[in-house]
Formats: sequence, C-alpha cells, structure tokens
Amino acid sequence: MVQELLTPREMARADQLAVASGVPSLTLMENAGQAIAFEVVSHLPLQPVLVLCGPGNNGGDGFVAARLLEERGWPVRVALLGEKADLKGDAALVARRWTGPIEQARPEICMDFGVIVDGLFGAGLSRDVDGLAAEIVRAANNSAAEIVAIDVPSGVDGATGQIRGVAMEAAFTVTFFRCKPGHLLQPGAALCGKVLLADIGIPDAVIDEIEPLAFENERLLWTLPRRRVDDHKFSSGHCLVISGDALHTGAARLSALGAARIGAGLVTLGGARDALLVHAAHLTAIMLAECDRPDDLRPLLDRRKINAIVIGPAAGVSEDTRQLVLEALASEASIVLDADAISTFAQEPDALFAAIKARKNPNVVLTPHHGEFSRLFGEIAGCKLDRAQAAAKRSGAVVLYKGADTVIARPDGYVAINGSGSPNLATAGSGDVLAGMIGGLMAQGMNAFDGACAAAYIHGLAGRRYGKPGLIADDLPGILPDILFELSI
Ligand SMILES: NC(=O)C1=CN([C@@H]2O[C@H](COP(=O)(O)OP(=O)(O)OC[C@H]3O[C@@H](n4cnc5c(N)ncnc54)[C@H](OP(=O)(O)O)[C@@H]3O)[C@@H](O)[C@H]2O)[C@@H](O)CC1
Ligand SMILES: [K+]
Repeated sequence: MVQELLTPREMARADQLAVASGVPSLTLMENAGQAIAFEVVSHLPLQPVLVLCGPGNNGGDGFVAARLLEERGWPVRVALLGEKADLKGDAALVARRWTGPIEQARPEICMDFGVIVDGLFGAGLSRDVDGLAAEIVRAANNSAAEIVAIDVPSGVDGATGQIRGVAMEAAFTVTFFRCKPGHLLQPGAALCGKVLLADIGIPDAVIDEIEPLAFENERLLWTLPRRRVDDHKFSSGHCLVISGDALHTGAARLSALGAARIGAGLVTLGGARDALLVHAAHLTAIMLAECDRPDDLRPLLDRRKINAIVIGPAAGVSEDTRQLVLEALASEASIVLDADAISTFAQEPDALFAAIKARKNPNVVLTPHHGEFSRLFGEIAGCKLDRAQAAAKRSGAVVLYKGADTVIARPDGYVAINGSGSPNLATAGSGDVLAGMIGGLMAQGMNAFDGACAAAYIHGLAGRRYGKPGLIADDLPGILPDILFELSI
C-alpha cells in the first residue's frame, strides 16, 4: 500500500471523518492506548514504567496505556503535567478510568524507571516546550529509561520534524493510522527511534476526502522499468553524461556508472578529447563522444539517439556549462541538472526556470544539496518539505532536495520523503552516482518524479546494504544489481 503522510492538521481531519462515519472518538483513544501498551509489552521486558501524561489527548492515550499495562501486571506510575480537573473530553474520561494515583509531573520522577511512556504532547504541540515541561523532557532524556513516544516524541513538530525548544529522544514511537512528515524529516526523525504504525480503527476511505500530497518514498510509489524478452540495448534508452575537464573527470564517470548499472541500455560520456582520454583509461562498457563546445551537443544527441542527459557533476561553474544546460533543455531529452549545472544559474535563476517551463518534454530533475538549493532559490520559508514544494513550483522541475531526509517534489505539490538513506552515503561522489541513476531511469522511460524517487530509494538502500563505514562512491554502482534483482522479485 502506498504510504500517505498526514500532517497533524490532516490527521485531525481524519479523526473527524472517522467520528462522522460512526467510530466514536473514545474508541480511537482506547485503540491508540491499546496499541502503545501492546508495543511496550512486545518490545520490552516487564519492569517499572512511568507514564507521563500531558494536558491534551496525547495524555489521554497515556492514561489508557497505563491502565492496560497495569492490567498486564506491569508496575505503573502515572504523572500528569497539569491538573486532572483541567482535562477535557475523552482525556478526562480515560483519566477517570485510571484508578491508581496521579502524581504531579516533575523532573526528579523520571530517574527511577526502565521505561518512560511519553504522552506529554503530540499533534497538538502549539509552541516551544519550555519551563517545567522542558525540564521534564531533559530529565527523561538524561535518565537511563527507554522512552516510548506516543504519536511523536514530545517537542517534535509532526508537520515539519523541527524541534520546538527541546524534544524527547525516543527508543521507539507508536503513531496512528498514517505516519506524519515529522517522522521522516530531520532532526525529528532521528529522535523517533523506530516508528511503529498502529491501526486504531480510522477507515482508509477517509484518505480519499483528505487527498494528501505527501508520501513516504517507498517501492510501491513507482514502478521500475522491466526488460521484455525482445528488448535490446536501444530499447532501454541512451543516457549522455557531460564530463568535466581533464583534471575533473571522476564525478561524471561515477554518474555514468550509476546510469549504466541502473539499467540504461547505452551510456555515453561527452567531453573534450583530453578528458575522454582519461575516461578511456578507466572505462570499457561506457562509450565516449567528443562534445567540446555547447554547439556540439545537438548533433551528438541526434547522431546517437540520446534520450536522457546528466549535466553538472564537476562540469565547472562556467559560461560553457550554462550554455550546455540551455542547449540540453532546448532538446527533447529528459534532463538531470546537478551540482555545477545548478550553481551556474545562481545569478539568474529565472533564465533557467523559463527554459525549463518552455520545454515540450517536462521531465527535468534538479538535484541540489542544501548549499546549491539556497544558491538557486534563495531563502524560502518553512520546513524542508515546504521549501522543496515551493522550489518545484517555481522552477517547473522535479526538485530532489538532498540530505539525510531527501525530499522529492513535483511542481504540482505532490511530494515524497525518502527514509531509506544511510549516513554511509555522506561521502564525496555519492550524489554524482545518484544523478546518473536518475538519468539512467529516465533513459528507460520513467518520468522525472518516479525516476528521482526510485533512484533516491535505491541509492539509500545501497548505502545501507554496504552496512559499514568506509563506503566510497565508487562502491555504489556495483551494489545496484543486487538491489535491482531484489526489487524485481
Ligand atoms: N487525531 C486522531 O485521530 C487521534 C489522536 N489521538 C491523540 O491525540 C493527540 C493530539 O491531541 P491534542 O490535539 O489534544 O493535542 P496534544 O498533543 O495532546 O497537546 C495539546 C495540549 O498541550 C498543550 N500544549 C501544546 N503545546 C504546548 C507546549 N509547548 N507547552 C505546554 N503545553 C502545550 C495545549 O495547550 P493549548 O495550546 O491549548 O494552550 C493542549 O492543552 C495525538 O497526538 C494522539 O496522541 C488519539 O487519541 C487517537 C486519535
Ligand atoms: K508524545
């Protein structure tokens, strides 16, 4: 099933729609508390547990979990931030169903437990956590306890992944119905620990009403090209990668290998003769073609029936690169613009965006990291998801905004967050391989968004599959065949 991501506001709507369809809100809260208790007993040995309850429904879930854990024989203490008399609605109701003592929440109480269930704040976090609440969060983090977060670690904004003041560092997080962007966006994602998704009885049909725009990037979001028995190399597309000069050839070579290993039928490196001689000393299956000047590009594209182009890796921030990009955009090919191809338009981004919007073939992917993003788009307000969406809309391209939480956005607002990444990928040249993979997938006929999502996902898996530090970008293309094989069965 494709995994939609719901902002806390969309989740509140899901809640209302579920209630309108006949599921009582109290049932949702009971189910949520039950899911937490279930995950606690499933993952942790029986031991004293502290349930921290906040003033809203996140705290309500905590009261339910406390009751059910006690019924299972766990020694449970409950501490409330605020007054019981101030609790409202379902939270007030389930607090009355908890028949044990309710202590005042304070920092010192956090020291004596192996497990803390964090029900302070969830989707209703409305400002920075400060004062007593912040002291409690810090005390919980400094204790030896494993923290189990209800919905989100308290202090993490579910919509943006930002930390509001201070946030719980959870061992795992139990969330409901659908994950939230904050479970995948950094820095919040790193504080969630493992995220477990629980069904609490909200009917799937409510998604049709909400029409969410954000998705987790996973393998059901796109379909990889499949080779048919009668396919030949020309039916799997031809990807051209533009090389840097003779002293800067490595980045384009990594892209070319990425394009080839992801399945492009043919891959050509284009560049000046002296650069090609360096490539020739390293490569066998990748072809070489002289493309010294921007004017050389169009004839080369026609001659070799090239249908995807990657420009940018170590291409140089120069007038030639700028012209090459504009020539490429004027062609029918699908285009990946990475690194220097992006930076070269820092002074006149609108010229780039106009050239992208004037194209017949809409498949263009921009792959900026944070610095390149700011150079091209300036400072855009909002979280990474908002910024990627705004950038895609403004540029008319698919924007793959790189990082530990790569976000891929389409001009119409559709957006995916990639959770498959690995810190192993933070190494020189890793982005060059990724750009090549996107070019290779578009050469095989994938559209820009699907190709960018699939490449980001597979690239992330490759980093994980390597499984240890010491990965260099040269290793990545060689890992791709095994991953493609796994994804195809
Ligand atoms: N949606 C669903 O389908 C379901 C949702 N469920 C659960 O409900 C949770 C959402 O509940 P919620 O809306 O009551 O919000 P919640 O996170 O408890 O916090 C609100 C309270 O905290 C306060 N407060 C906020 N920030 C603060 C701060 N920095 N420092 C201090 N106080 C702060 C805020 O005060 P106020 O802003 O009103 O002044 C208000 O009193 C959700 O995460 C999930 O666990 C499940 O039961 C099942 C179905
Ligand atoms: K919480």
